[in-house]
Amino acid sequence: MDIQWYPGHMAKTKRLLLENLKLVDVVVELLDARIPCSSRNPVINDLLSKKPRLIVLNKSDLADPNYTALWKRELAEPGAMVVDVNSVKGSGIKAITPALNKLAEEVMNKLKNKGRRTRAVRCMVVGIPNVGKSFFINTLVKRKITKTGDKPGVTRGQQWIKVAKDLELLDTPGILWPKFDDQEVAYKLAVTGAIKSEVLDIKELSFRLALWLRDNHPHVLLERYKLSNLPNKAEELLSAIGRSRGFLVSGGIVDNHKAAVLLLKEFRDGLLGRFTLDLPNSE
Ligand SMILES: Nc1nc2c(ncn2[C@@H]2O[C@H](COP(=O)(O)OP(=O)(O)OP(=O)(O)O)[C@@H](O)[C@H]2O)c(=O)[nH]1
Repeated sequence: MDIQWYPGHMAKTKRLLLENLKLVDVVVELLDARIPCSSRNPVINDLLSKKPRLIVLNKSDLADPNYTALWKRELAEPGAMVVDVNSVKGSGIKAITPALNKLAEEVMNKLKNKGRRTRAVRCMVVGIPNVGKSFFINTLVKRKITKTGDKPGVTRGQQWIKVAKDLELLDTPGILWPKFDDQEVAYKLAVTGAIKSEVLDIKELSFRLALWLRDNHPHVLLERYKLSNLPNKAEELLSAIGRSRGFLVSGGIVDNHKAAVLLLKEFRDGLLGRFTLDLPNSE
Protein backbone atom coordinates (compact mmCIF):
# COMPACT_ATOMS: atom_id res chain seq x y z
CA MET A 1 0.00 0.00 0.00
CA ASP A 2 1.51 3.27 -1.07
CA ILE A 3 -0.03 6.16 0.81
CA GLN A 4 1.42 9.55 0.04
CA TRP A 5 -0.07 12.40 1.96
CA TYR A 6 1.41 15.54 3.34
CA PRO A 7 -0.37 18.77 4.16
CA GLY A 8 0.69 21.41 1.67
CA HIS A 9 0.88 24.10 4.33
CA MET A 10 3.31 22.09 6.49
CA ALA A 11 6.07 24.73 6.64
CA LYS A 12 3.65 27.37 7.91
CA THR A 13 2.10 24.92 10.38
CA LYS A 14 5.51 24.05 11.77
CA ARG A 15 6.54 27.70 12.11
CA LEU A 16 3.33 28.52 13.98
CA LEU A 17 3.77 25.50 16.20
CA LEU A 18 7.31 26.49 17.17
CA GLU A 19 6.17 30.05 17.94
CA ASN A 20 3.34 28.80 20.13
CA LEU A 21 5.55 26.30 21.92
CA LYS A 22 7.69 29.17 23.18
CA LEU A 23 4.66 30.53 25.04
CA VAL A 24 3.80 27.45 27.06
CA ASP A 25 5.14 25.70 30.14
CA VAL A 26 3.72 22.25 29.44
CA VAL A 27 2.73 20.45 26.27
CA VAL A 28 -0.15 17.99 25.97
CA GLU A 29 0.85 15.43 23.34
CA LEU A 30 -2.24 13.64 22.09
CA LEU A 31 -1.74 10.12 20.73
CA ASP A 32 -4.26 7.59 19.48
CA ALA A 33 -4.38 4.82 22.11
CA ARG A 34 -4.81 2.23 19.33
CA ILE A 35 -1.57 3.29 17.66
CA PRO A 36 0.60 5.15 20.20
CA CYS A 37 3.71 4.76 18.04
CA SER A 38 2.23 5.31 14.61
CA SER A 39 0.30 8.40 15.71
CA ARG A 40 3.45 9.98 17.11
CA ASN A 41 5.33 12.68 15.25
CA PRO A 42 8.78 11.33 14.31
CA VAL A 43 10.66 14.41 15.55
CA ILE A 44 8.50 15.30 18.53
CA ASN A 45 11.40 15.16 20.99
CA ASP A 46 13.37 17.72 18.97
CA LEU A 47 10.32 19.94 18.57
CA LEU A 48 9.51 20.01 22.26
CA SER A 49 13.14 20.36 23.34
CA LYS A 50 12.69 18.88 26.81
CA LYS A 51 9.52 20.77 27.69
CA PRO A 52 7.49 18.94 30.34
CA ARG A 53 4.94 16.82 28.55
CA LEU A 54 1.64 15.18 29.34
CA ILE A 55 1.14 12.26 26.97
CA VAL A 56 -2.56 11.60 26.48
CA LEU A 57 -3.65 8.29 25.00
CA ASN A 58 -6.92 9.42 23.46
CA LYS A 59 -9.71 7.22 22.07
CA SER A 60 -8.87 4.72 24.80
CA ASP A 61 -12.45 3.45 24.52
CA LEU A 62 -11.45 1.96 21.15
CA ALA A 63 -8.15 0.42 22.30
CA ASP A 64 -7.46 -2.84 24.12
CA PRO A 65 -7.34 -1.81 27.82
CA ASN A 66 -4.57 -4.30 28.65
CA TYR A 67 -2.28 -2.84 26.04
CA THR A 68 -3.19 0.70 27.09
CA ALA A 69 -2.03 -0.13 30.63
CA LEU A 70 1.29 -1.42 29.26
CA TRP A 71 1.73 1.59 26.99
CA LYS A 72 1.17 3.95 29.91
CA ARG A 73 4.08 2.34 31.70
CA GLU A 74 6.33 2.30 28.66
CA LEU A 75 5.77 5.89 27.60
CA ALA A 76 6.31 7.41 31.04
CA GLU A 77 9.73 8.99 31.53
CA PRO A 78 11.27 11.80 33.56
CA GLY A 79 9.43 14.97 32.61
CA ALA A 80 6.58 13.08 30.96
CA MET A 81 3.41 11.70 32.53
CA VAL A 82 0.91 9.50 30.71
CA VAL A 83 -2.87 9.32 31.03
CA ASP A 84 -5.58 7.70 28.93
CA VAL A 85 -8.87 9.38 28.07
CA ASN A 86 -12.03 9.15 26.07
CA SER A 87 -12.57 12.70 24.87
CA VAL A 88 -16.09 12.00 23.64
CA LYS A 89 -17.46 10.68 26.92
CA GLY A 90 -15.03 12.55 29.13
CA SER A 91 -13.60 9.60 31.04
CA GLY A 92 -10.09 10.21 32.33
CA ILE A 93 -10.37 13.97 31.79
CA LYS A 94 -10.42 14.75 35.53
CA ALA A 95 -6.79 13.63 35.81
CA ILE A 96 -5.59 16.20 33.26
CA THR A 97 -5.51 19.40 35.32
CA PRO A 98 -3.67 17.92 38.35
CA ALA A 99 -1.15 16.24 36.02
CA LEU A 100 -0.44 19.50 34.16
CA ASN A 101 0.00 21.39 37.42
CA LYS A 102 2.39 18.73 38.68
CA LEU A 103 4.44 18.80 35.48
CA ALA A 104 4.70 22.59 35.64
CA GLU A 105 5.77 22.65 39.28
CA GLU A 106 9.46 22.86 38.50
CA VAL A 107 9.05 25.70 36.00
CA MET A 108 6.86 27.62 38.40
CA ASN A 109 9.32 27.14 41.25
CA LYS A 110 12.11 28.47 39.06
CA LEU A 111 10.07 31.58 38.31
CA LYS A 112 9.40 32.05 42.01
CA ASN A 113 13.06 31.64 42.90
CA LYS A 114 13.97 34.29 40.36
CA GLY A 115 11.59 36.61 42.17
CA ARG A 116 9.16 36.72 39.24
CA ARG A 117 5.46 37.23 39.74
CA THR A 118 3.65 33.90 39.84
CA ARG A 119 1.22 33.37 37.00
CA ALA A 120 -1.07 30.65 35.68
CA VAL A 121 0.50 27.58 34.11
CA ARG A 122 0.21 27.77 30.32
CA CYS A 123 -0.21 24.75 28.11
CA MET A 124 -1.12 23.73 24.59
CA VAL A 125 -2.31 20.60 22.84
CA VAL A 126 -0.42 19.06 19.93
CA GLY A 127 -1.18 15.99 17.80
CA ILE A 128 -1.59 14.62 14.30
CA PRO A 129 -4.81 15.27 12.34
CA ASN A 130 -7.93 13.51 13.56
CA VAL A 131 -6.35 12.30 16.82
CA GLY A 132 -9.10 14.16 18.71
CA LYS A 133 -7.51 17.51 19.59
CA SER A 134 -10.74 19.51 19.26
CA PHE A 135 -12.81 16.99 21.18
CA PHE A 136 -10.18 16.84 23.91
CA ILE A 137 -10.01 20.64 24.27
CA ASN A 138 -13.79 20.98 24.27
CA THR A 139 -14.21 18.28 26.89
CA LEU A 140 -11.46 19.70 29.06
CA VAL A 141 -12.85 23.21 29.07
CA LYS A 142 -16.52 22.28 28.93
CA ARG A 143 -18.78 24.98 30.29
CA LYS A 144 -15.80 26.68 31.83
CA ILE A 145 -14.83 28.72 28.83
CA THR A 146 -13.56 32.07 29.99
CA LYS A 147 -11.42 33.55 27.32
CA THR A 148 -8.63 35.45 28.98
CA GLY A 149 -8.16 37.86 26.12
CA ASP A 150 -5.23 38.38 23.77
CA LYS A 151 -1.85 38.42 25.38
CA PRO A 152 1.33 39.65 23.78
CA GLY A 153 2.98 36.96 21.72
CA VAL A 154 -0.15 35.04 20.85
CA THR A 155 -1.05 35.07 17.16
CA ARG A 156 -4.06 37.28 16.49
CA GLY A 157 -7.29 35.35 16.89
CA GLN A 158 -5.80 32.87 19.33
CA GLN A 159 -6.91 32.94 22.93
CA TRP A 160 -5.96 31.56 26.28
CA ILE A 161 -8.77 29.62 27.87
CA LYS A 162 -8.92 29.38 31.63
CA VAL A 163 -9.19 25.68 32.45
CA ALA A 164 -8.72 25.93 36.20
CA LYS A 165 -7.72 28.59 38.72
CA ASP A 166 -4.05 28.50 37.76
CA LEU A 167 -4.15 26.81 34.39
CA GLU A 168 -4.57 28.31 30.94
CA LEU A 169 -4.79 26.54 27.62
CA LEU A 170 -4.07 27.91 24.17
CA ASP A 171 -7.33 27.42 22.26
CA THR A 172 -5.61 26.50 18.98
CA PRO A 173 -3.99 23.07 18.95
CA GLY A 174 -0.71 22.44 17.17
CA ILE A 175 -1.01 20.15 14.19
CA LEU A 176 1.78 17.60 13.87
CA TRP A 177 2.53 15.35 10.92
CA PRO A 178 2.87 11.59 11.25
CA LYS A 179 5.64 9.42 9.90
CA PHE A 180 4.94 8.77 6.25
CA ASP A 181 7.96 6.97 4.94
CA ASP A 182 6.94 3.74 6.66
CA GLN A 183 4.12 1.94 4.84
CA GLU A 184 3.23 -0.13 7.91
CA VAL A 185 2.64 3.09 9.85
CA ALA A 186 0.66 4.50 6.92
CA TYR A 187 -1.57 1.42 6.94
CA LYS A 188 -2.29 1.78 10.66
CA LEU A 189 -3.05 5.48 10.28
CA ALA A 190 -5.37 4.71 7.39
CA VAL A 191 -7.24 1.86 9.01
CA THR A 192 -7.86 3.86 12.20
CA GLY A 193 -9.09 6.81 10.14
CA ALA A 194 -6.26 9.28 10.69
CA ILE A 195 -5.75 9.66 6.94
CA LYS A 196 -8.57 11.12 4.90
CA SER A 197 -10.44 8.59 2.80
CA GLU A 198 -9.81 10.30 -0.53
CA VAL A 199 -6.14 9.39 -0.45
CA LEU A 200 -6.77 5.74 0.27
CA ASP A 201 -7.26 2.62 -1.69
CA ILE A 202 -10.36 1.39 0.16
CA LYS A 203 -10.22 -2.02 -1.45
CA GLU A 204 -6.63 -2.77 -0.49
CA LEU A 205 -7.14 -1.38 3.00
CA SER A 206 -10.26 -3.43 3.67
CA PHE A 207 -8.64 -6.59 2.28
CA ARG A 208 -5.76 -6.18 4.68
CA LEU A 209 -8.05 -5.47 7.62
CA ALA A 210 -10.29 -8.45 6.79
CA LEU A 211 -7.30 -10.79 6.67
CA TRP A 212 -5.88 -9.40 9.91
CA LEU A 213 -9.19 -9.93 11.65
CA ARG A 214 -9.51 -13.44 10.20
CA ASP A 215 -6.03 -14.39 11.43
CA ASN A 216 -6.13 -12.69 14.83
CA HIS A 217 -9.77 -12.37 15.86
CA PRO A 218 -11.77 -14.86 13.75
CA HIS A 219 -14.64 -15.02 16.26
CA VAL A 220 -15.27 -11.30 15.74
CA LEU A 221 -16.00 -11.81 12.03
CA LEU A 222 -17.94 -15.01 12.61
CA GLU A 223 -20.21 -13.43 15.21
CA ARG A 224 -20.66 -9.91 13.88
CA TYR A 225 -21.45 -11.00 10.32
CA LYS A 226 -23.06 -14.32 11.25
CA LEU A 227 -20.70 -16.32 9.02
CA SER A 228 -20.37 -20.06 9.26
CA ASN A 229 -16.81 -20.15 7.90
CA LEU A 230 -14.11 -17.67 6.91
CA PRO A 231 -12.81 -17.88 3.33
CA ASN A 232 -9.04 -17.67 2.90
CA LYS A 233 -9.07 -15.12 0.11
CA ALA A 234 -9.69 -11.51 1.14
CA GLU A 235 -12.06 -10.86 -1.77
CA GLU A 236 -14.20 -13.87 -0.88
CA LEU A 237 -14.19 -12.91 2.79
CA LEU A 238 -15.42 -9.42 1.93
CA SER A 239 -18.09 -10.89 -0.33
CA ALA A 240 -19.26 -13.09 2.54
CA ILE A 241 -19.52 -10.01 4.77
CA GLY A 242 -21.39 -8.10 2.06
CA ARG A 243 -23.75 -11.00 1.42
CA SER A 244 -24.56 -11.26 5.11
CA ARG A 245 -25.67 -7.65 5.02
CA GLY A 246 -27.63 -8.04 1.80
CA PHE A 247 -25.33 -5.84 -0.30
CA LEU A 248 -26.33 -7.44 -3.57
CA VAL A 249 -26.33 -5.95 -7.06
CA SER A 250 -28.10 -7.40 -10.10
CA GLY A 251 -27.50 -11.06 -10.74
CA GLY A 252 -26.89 -11.82 -7.08
CA ILE A 253 -23.35 -10.39 -7.19
CA VAL A 254 -22.11 -8.84 -3.95
CA ASP A 255 -21.22 -5.14 -3.90
CA ASN A 256 -17.72 -5.53 -2.45
CA HIS A 257 -17.10 -1.79 -2.29
CA LYS A 258 -20.07 -1.36 0.03
CA ALA A 259 -18.81 -4.27 2.14
CA ALA A 260 -15.34 -2.69 2.31
CA VAL A 261 -16.74 0.66 3.46
CA LEU A 262 -18.87 -1.10 6.08
CA LEU A 263 -16.01 -3.17 7.48
CA LEU A 264 -13.74 -0.13 7.81
CA LYS A 265 -16.46 1.98 9.39
CA GLU A 266 -17.44 -0.67 11.92
CA PHE A 267 -13.79 -1.23 12.83
CA ARG A 268 -13.17 2.52 13.29
CA ASP A 269 -16.34 2.96 15.31
CA GLY A 270 -15.34 0.18 17.68
CA LEU A 271 -18.27 -2.04 16.72
CA LEU A 272 -15.96 -5.00 16.15
CA GLY A 273 -14.29 -4.63 19.54
CA ARG A 274 -11.36 -2.79 21.09
CA PHE A 275 -8.07 -3.26 19.28
CA THR A 276 -4.54 -1.94 19.71
CA LEU A 277 -2.48 -2.15 16.53
CA ASP A 278 0.87 -0.92 17.87
CA LEU A 279 2.04 -3.42 20.44
CA PRO A 280 4.13 -2.26 23.39
CA ASN A 281 7.80 -3.35 23.34
CA SER A 282 7.20 -5.69 26.26
CA GLU A 283 4.91 -7.70 23.98
N1 LIG B 1 -14.30 6.90 20.12
C1 LIG B 1 -13.67 8.07 20.27
N2 LIG B 1 -13.68 8.96 19.27
C2 LIG B 1 -13.04 10.12 19.46
C3 LIG B 1 -12.37 10.46 20.66
N3 LIG B 1 -11.85 11.70 20.54
C4 LIG B 1 -12.16 12.12 19.30
N4 LIG B 1 -12.88 11.18 18.64
C5 LIG B 1 -13.38 11.24 17.25
O1 LIG B 1 -12.28 11.49 16.40
C6 LIG B 1 -12.65 12.33 15.35
C7 LIG B 1 -11.65 13.47 15.24
O2 LIG B 1 -11.75 14.31 16.38
P1 LIG B 1 -11.26 15.84 16.35
O3 LIG B 1 -11.35 16.35 17.72
O4 LIG B 1 -12.00 16.58 15.28
O5 LIG B 1 -9.76 15.64 15.89
P2 LIG B 1 -8.64 16.75 15.62
O6 LIG B 1 -7.36 16.19 16.12
O7 LIG B 1 -9.07 18.08 16.16
O8 LIG B 1 -8.64 16.76 14.03
P3 LIG B 1 -8.02 17.85 13.01
O9 LIG B 1 -8.92 19.06 13.08
O10 LIG B 1 -8.08 17.11 11.69
O11 LIG B 1 -6.60 18.14 13.40
C8 LIG B 1 -14.09 12.76 15.62
O12 LIG B 1 -14.91 12.03 14.75
C9 LIG B 1 -14.35 12.38 17.05
O13 LIG B 1 -15.67 11.92 17.21
C10 LIG B 1 -12.38 9.47 21.72
O14 LIG B 1 -11.80 9.63 22.81
N5 LIG B 1 -13.05 8.32 21.46
